[in-house]
Amino acid sequence: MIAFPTVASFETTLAALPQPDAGARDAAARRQGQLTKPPGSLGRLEDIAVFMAGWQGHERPRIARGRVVIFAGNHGVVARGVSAFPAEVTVQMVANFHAGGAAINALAAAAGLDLSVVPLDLDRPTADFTTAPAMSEAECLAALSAGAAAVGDADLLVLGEMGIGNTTPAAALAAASFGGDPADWVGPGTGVDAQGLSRKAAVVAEGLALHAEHLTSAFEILRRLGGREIAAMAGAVLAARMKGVPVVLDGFIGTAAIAPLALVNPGITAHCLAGHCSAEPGHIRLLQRLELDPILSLNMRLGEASGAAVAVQVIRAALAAHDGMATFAEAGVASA
Ligand SMILES: Cc1cc2ncn([C@H]3O[C@H](COP(=O)(O)O)[C@@H](O)[C@H]3O)c2cc1C
Ligand SMILES: O=C(O)c1cccnc1
Repeated sequence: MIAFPTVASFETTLAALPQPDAGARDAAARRQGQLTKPPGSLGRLEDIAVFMAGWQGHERPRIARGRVVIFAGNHGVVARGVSAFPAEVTVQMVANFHAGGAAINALAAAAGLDLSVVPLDLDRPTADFTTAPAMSEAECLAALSAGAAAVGDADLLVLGEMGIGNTTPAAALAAASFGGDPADWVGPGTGVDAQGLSRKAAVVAEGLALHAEHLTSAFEILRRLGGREIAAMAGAVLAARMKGVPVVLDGFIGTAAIAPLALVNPGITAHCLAGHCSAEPGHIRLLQRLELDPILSLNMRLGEASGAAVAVQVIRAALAAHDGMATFAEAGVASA
């Protein structure tokens, strides 16, 4: 099982990322060229099928064990009035996920995905990052390892989060990784008003100022400004890469989780698909910085892996065409 017992183990893993199976990828690309359609006519669906082939290591990739994992964490910075909702909603939503009543329950079922929920010390919020590092080294490593452990035997991993207040640490991670004005990275999240929005920008600026000297490594950025569910998503993305499991990222928070990793090794996004572009204004900016092209843009702004789960239906369509279509030779259709 992949785990991150030390900071060095995290950094070594991030520095030497495995690459896709070029043989399977090239075979899938050749197959696309032989199917009964003008070359390229299935557009992005063709790219998605070839991407999946490379990472799964099969000319005809499939989704037999697609899994949504939702990591949940609580944030000390909520005390600064950065969310429209109270912190207790995090644990209440975890109960709702278990009971089957959340949006992701319905959307995961519609996409044929299993769902698991990993609550991370919900009764111990991270420290308010405007006064101290959000997590100790040990706490951040434990969260990274919890993320890695959740990958299991999935053949497609869909990452989600639940954590009231977490659009604020996500904005801080984006600003620490890519620079720019905090005001460009914060957004309404669950629906804060204009005052709340300027409070969020000020809180992010305070956090960046407090930790400025230490924001020099992916681990320190995650540890000081992130949160447990955010570090867990980063650990899951890394572990999925080690196992050759393709990942579907969800919204602003899930994308922000890998921003510090991309700063150190931009190749981290190679096994990731951006499921959608959320309505949170910083998300499009993050996707552009990471050179990720979202599959969908549906004006969703929920999190929980909801947009990523909808995108899995497009990925399934891509694989169905790739696997099910006849070649020109099989169908007796004249090729160009
Ligand atoms: C009922 C409810 C369900 C949610 N599911 C995801 N989020 C989303 O909203 C939170 C982030 O927004 P902010 O930073 O403004 O708190 C995260 O929990 C995210 O997953 C939810 C929020 C609520 C209220
Ligand atoms: O983009 C997201 O995932 C998002 C946006 C707002 C609130 N929660 C999540």
